[in-house]
Amino acid sequence: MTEYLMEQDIAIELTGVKITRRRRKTIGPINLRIPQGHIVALVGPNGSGKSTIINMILQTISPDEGSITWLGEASKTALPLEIRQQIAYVPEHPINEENFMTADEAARFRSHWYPNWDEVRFDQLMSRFEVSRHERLNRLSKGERRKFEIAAAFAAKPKILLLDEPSSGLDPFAWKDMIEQLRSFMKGEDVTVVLSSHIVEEVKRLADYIVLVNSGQVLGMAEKDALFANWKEIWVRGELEGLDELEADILRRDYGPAMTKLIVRESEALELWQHENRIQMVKSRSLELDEILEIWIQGHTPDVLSK
Ligand SMILES: Nc1ncnc2c1ncn2[C@@H]1O[C@H](COP(=O)(O)OP(=O)(O)OP(=O)(O)O)[C@@H](O)[C@H]1O
Repeated sequence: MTEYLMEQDIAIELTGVKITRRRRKTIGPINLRIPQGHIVALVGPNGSGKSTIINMILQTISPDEGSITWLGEASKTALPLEIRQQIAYVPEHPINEENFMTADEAARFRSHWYPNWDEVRFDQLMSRFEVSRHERLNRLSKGERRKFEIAAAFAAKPKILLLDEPSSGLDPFAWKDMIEQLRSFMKGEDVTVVLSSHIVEEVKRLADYIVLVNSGQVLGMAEKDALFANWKEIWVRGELEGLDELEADILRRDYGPAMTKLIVRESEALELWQHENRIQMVKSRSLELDEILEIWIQGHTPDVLSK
């Protein structure tokens, strides 16, 4: 069942956004409506276009075609300053311009830029993450630099938070802490988070919506719980009469000597088939996110996309 998002609930909208470069992959045309106040995870293979989408939202890469609307404001040219000041960004690779600043100096610099800068929050997070504030940023370890970027992004109190592979370089403890911090940060603020990630567990724990990006295209966005409920794997015993009538809902079938394993789309027809043919279901399980994404990339579109 399609979920229709209301116009006023859209934080960022990309319409027909496309970028074409010689000898590089074409990204788009992309149509995507990112709902306000939620965490939206961009997932997909390497080089599929996740970072490019984030950079186009930030306008560090300008699309050749299409338009972007942020918090209801559209601009044909540059990102309006008052909107840019509402966006915080944790890049995949740290920005070199700040390399020779200490964390404190970089924070002071950013505090001039962001009108809602929260110094107390910055202090608390830097202490919690145990990152030196007096060391030059290029002398910090990869994980420490990441922690600084996350602390500074949260301290900016943005309306839109863009996180490009936020856990890259974090140890498992820091990763867990980052997830907790992001969750508690979301509670008090009206913030929309767009993150790209390859970490299945991170997407599972954090995302409200999942956007699948593949080969420069957005294949769709689905509410996470609805996506997980869309397909399942079942093991059945019996004659399997009438199975062919369910063809459209069966993604895979593996016949074994005693049982058949099916990957099926949840549907009333499936329940009816089981009931009418007295099919004995031996076990069933939800699919893991990586299995769902694999099926989706193969062309089996979930019927729970958001529009
Ligand atoms: N500024 C740019 N202009 C045009 N194409 C670009 C630009 N930057 C990257 N690309 C191309 O876009 C494609 C997608 O790259 P991108 O970094 O967005 O992928 P990704 O999904 O974030 O990958 P990964 O998961 O490996 O980080 C690549 O083929 C790359 O060459």
